[in-house]
Amino acid sequence: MSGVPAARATPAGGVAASWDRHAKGSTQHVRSIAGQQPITAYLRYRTTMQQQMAFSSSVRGTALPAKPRASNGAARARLAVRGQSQQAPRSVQTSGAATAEAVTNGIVTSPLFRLSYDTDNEHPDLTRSWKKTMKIAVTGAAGQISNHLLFMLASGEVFGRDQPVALQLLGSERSREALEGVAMELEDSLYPLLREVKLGIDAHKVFEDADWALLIGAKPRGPGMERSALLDINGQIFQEQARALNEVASRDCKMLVVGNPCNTNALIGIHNAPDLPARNWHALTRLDENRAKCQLAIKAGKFYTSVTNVAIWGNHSTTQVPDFLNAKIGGVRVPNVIRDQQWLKEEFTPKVANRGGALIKKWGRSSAASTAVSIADHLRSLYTPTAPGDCFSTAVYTAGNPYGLDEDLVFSMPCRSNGDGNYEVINDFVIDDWLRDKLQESEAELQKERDCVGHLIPGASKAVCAITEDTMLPGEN
Ligand SMILES: NC(=O)C1=CN([C@@H]2O[C@H](COP(=O)(O)OP(=O)(O)OC[C@H]3O[C@@H](n4cnc5c(N)ncnc54)[C@H](OP(=O)(O)O)[C@@H]3O)[C@@H](O)[C@H]2O)C=CC1
Ligand SMILES: O=C([O-])CC(=O)C(=O)O
Repeated sequence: MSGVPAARATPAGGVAASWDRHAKGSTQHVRSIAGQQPITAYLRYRTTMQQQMAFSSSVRGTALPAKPRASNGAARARLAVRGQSQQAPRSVQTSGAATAEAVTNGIVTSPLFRLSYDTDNEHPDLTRSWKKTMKIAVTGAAGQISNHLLFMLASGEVFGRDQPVALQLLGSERSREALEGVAMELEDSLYPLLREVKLGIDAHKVFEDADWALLIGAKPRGPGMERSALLDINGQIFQEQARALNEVASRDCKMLVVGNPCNTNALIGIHNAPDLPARNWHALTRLDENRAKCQLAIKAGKFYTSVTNVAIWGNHSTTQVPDFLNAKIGGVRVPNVIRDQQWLKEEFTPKVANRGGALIKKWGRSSAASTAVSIADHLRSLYTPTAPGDCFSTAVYTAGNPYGLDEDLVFSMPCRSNGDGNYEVINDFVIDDWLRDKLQESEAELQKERDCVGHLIPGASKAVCAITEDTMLPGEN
């Protein structure tokens, strides 16, 4: 691991300096409002939108039509912050970029939105206990999942009420307008902990100094598409983004891959970011864990909080293995509570593995709110000491794994954390013959996926794609 600190000091009086490098010719503070009165639990103030408008006008010639986006995440997360200490009025400094910074090799770089709160100087009582600002890069920021997640991140409910955050949002030509809309909603949500928002379409700019990269943006598979085609298309996205992270992110940046196929995308990331620790890469399987807990709780007639130690093993696909053998309900192993092996093996297991598909059939699109919640759960698990006898699931690099798995995969395993943002793989889970066979199936699937993306992994042999079965995503059965 390298020596660059995970979070850098936010200069007192705002964070303008860090953005001025990008917003050439547009660094004036266009408005500063102080002394507004708080109304009930909220701060009430007004701020300008002109910096956001500049975003689209600067690139109007190339912008594609905005994508529609969902909009129910903001309100829910906003409620969560009401209990927070927001009594002090604050100053707001905004600075908008009037023009696109550069067009290089056909890529328009547009860092343009900046919102910085001058609370450090004016309200030291509010900010004294705050930690250093955490820089969080999010891709697919104008998509469904992000629409829920960003507001949770800004509210403090994920990283804590003493953890200010800067959001660095990556969009594309497709999503320029939508991303501006996201930024407007963030601004309108009055989150004291949200210190800065940056929008851009160049990963090298957006990922700069990031402490976390939440890699959500990826193409979903469409009708008639071959699995190998999706691996290739999305694999290329993750190859490029990993290279950018390798160059500009914090040297201890942690990455969570959500975009599917997330395990193999994370593997591509690991191999294309050689200067970042491989163990810092995660692929999201927490949604599967939450789904498994829900089903076990329903079957046992218990509240979900009594369901613990639930591991998801393997790929975020229909070969995943929700582990009922080691799971507990009320501290008792599940097979001793739910005495129905047939249900556990033939109903519970496929139900969890196919939950995404069942939801798509009902809702017409893939899980978004519950995915955002599971991302929040994933992150919280890394910053909270894991209770003795419990675990959380995350797909991580298998080098040195205690279960004899292929050492060059991203495979979901039971983990624990001491709350410092890192994790260790728990090494004493019981593996019986049934579970071992299931693990091997998922391992074999991931090996085939790896073979398909050989061309995206430096030093690997040429891609040979032998995937024939259609088992990739829980949303696509
Ligand atoms: N691991 C898990 O548990 C789960 C994973 N997922 C996965 O998360 C990803 C995002 O889901 P969701 O937010 O619902 O999706 P959306 O379609 O709402 O948003 C996806 C975003 O990905 C970006 N993107 C990047 N490249 C492409 C491309 N080639 N084609 C289309 N979009 C692209 C787009 O943003 P822009 O134009 O700004 O680049 C788009 O807004 C998907 O891959 C989905 O399968 C979903 C649920 C659970
Ligand atoms: O299948 C999808 O596209 C969405 C997904 O990963 C899930 O819901 O688990």
